[in-house]
Amino acid sequence: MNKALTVAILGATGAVGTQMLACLAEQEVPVGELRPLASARSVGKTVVFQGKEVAIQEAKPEAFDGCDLVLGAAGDDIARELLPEAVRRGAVAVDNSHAFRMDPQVPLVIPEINADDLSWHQGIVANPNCATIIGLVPTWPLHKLAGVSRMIVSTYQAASGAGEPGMAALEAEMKALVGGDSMPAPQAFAAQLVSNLIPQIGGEQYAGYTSEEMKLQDEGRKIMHLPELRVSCTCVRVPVLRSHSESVTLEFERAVSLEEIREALDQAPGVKLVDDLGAADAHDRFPMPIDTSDQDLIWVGRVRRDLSNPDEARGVSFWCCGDQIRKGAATNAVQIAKLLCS
Ligand SMILES: NC(=O)C1=CN([C@@H]2O[C@H](COP(=O)(O)OP(=O)(O)OC[C@H]3O[C@@H](n4cnc5c(N)ncnc54)[C@H](OP(=O)(O)O)[C@@H]3O)[C@@H](O)[C@H]2O)C=CC1
Ligand SMILES: N[C@@H](CC(=O)OP(=O)(O)O)C(=O)O
Repeated sequence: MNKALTVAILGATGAVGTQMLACLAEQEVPVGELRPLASARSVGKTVVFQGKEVAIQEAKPEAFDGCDLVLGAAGDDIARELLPEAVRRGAVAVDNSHAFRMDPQVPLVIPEINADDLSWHQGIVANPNCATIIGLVPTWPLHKLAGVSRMIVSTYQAASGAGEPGMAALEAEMKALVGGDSMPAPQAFAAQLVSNLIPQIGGEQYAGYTSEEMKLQDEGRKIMHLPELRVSCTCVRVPVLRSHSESVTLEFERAVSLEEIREALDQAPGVKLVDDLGAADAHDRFPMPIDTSDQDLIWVGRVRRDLSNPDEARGVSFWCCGDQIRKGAATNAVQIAKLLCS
């Protein structure tokens, strides 16, 4: 990638958009001109990119004139309204919202799994749901090893999964708790999050499952090209500021040893195997969100047999953690952008 690109970030002031600024620099995308776009509320503010302040512009169709690449980091409605306008003006768009993910004309891509799907894009590529990316990056090498037929997953999702408002809500509640002040009324979440867990992310979508829970099935089937994959997922919001965690149980088509599983995880791109339950210095010997925040790998540990599987050799359980603003959103999107623009 040699040509200097004109790059717009739609939603440049939010949790994902701000991270994209850092990821563009870290992944050495040759940005000639950066256009940070946000709502009219943000006009007059600036973002800092490569040490320089850049003025935020209002997101409207003309803002995409002359753009090569648009990184979408706003909500579904804004993405639906504006990204087709960007593509009409000649840009390619990588979008983080849910708007286009299940559109059969739009590839849904985790580069470690299905980069080949980029070959059929028509201007827009979708970035998957954050919990889906974090669960699938370590599942994919095990699928290649023994064929995954069933996934049972529980997620432990950080407050910042709900963007800047989610992070601000948890910080305000932590401050009130420590200061002995009255709790602010819940705004970003259905209930107080500090000292609590909330087993509801998204609205009810299907048979008692929430929309967030169904994403792992629907998006996972599309990304891994496994239309029959059986998935049951429970998503829980936890009082952690950043980095999602997941408990994953897989059932395989073929028997496979724990050694082979560990070897496959150890070699897998995007994965760091951190698995020593008995270590004297337990810290960092199993993945924890405090250690996986602000870095790009999915850490995997607690690898063990699924004792509930009647054929033990066809089952495994593991625990994984990853930064959902980075690999679950901005890092993955910039990786896709680099492949598209190379
Ligand atoms: N947070 C996360 O962990 C993840 C988020 N995502 C997805 O990424 C997207 C962004 O999420 P996140 O960063 O968390 O959200 P935030 O709430 O932190 O940021 C939202 C962004 O959208 C902008 N925006 C709001 N209204 C408009 C508008 N009318 N026109 C243009 N821009 C507007 C905001 O600008 P302003 O400041 O001006 O209001 C802000 O830049 C969402 O689709 C989300 O589902 C995906 C994976 C993980
Ligand atoms: N909903 C996720 C983050 C997210 O924005 O996902 P999606 O892009 O699929 O709406 C969370 O709250 O942790």
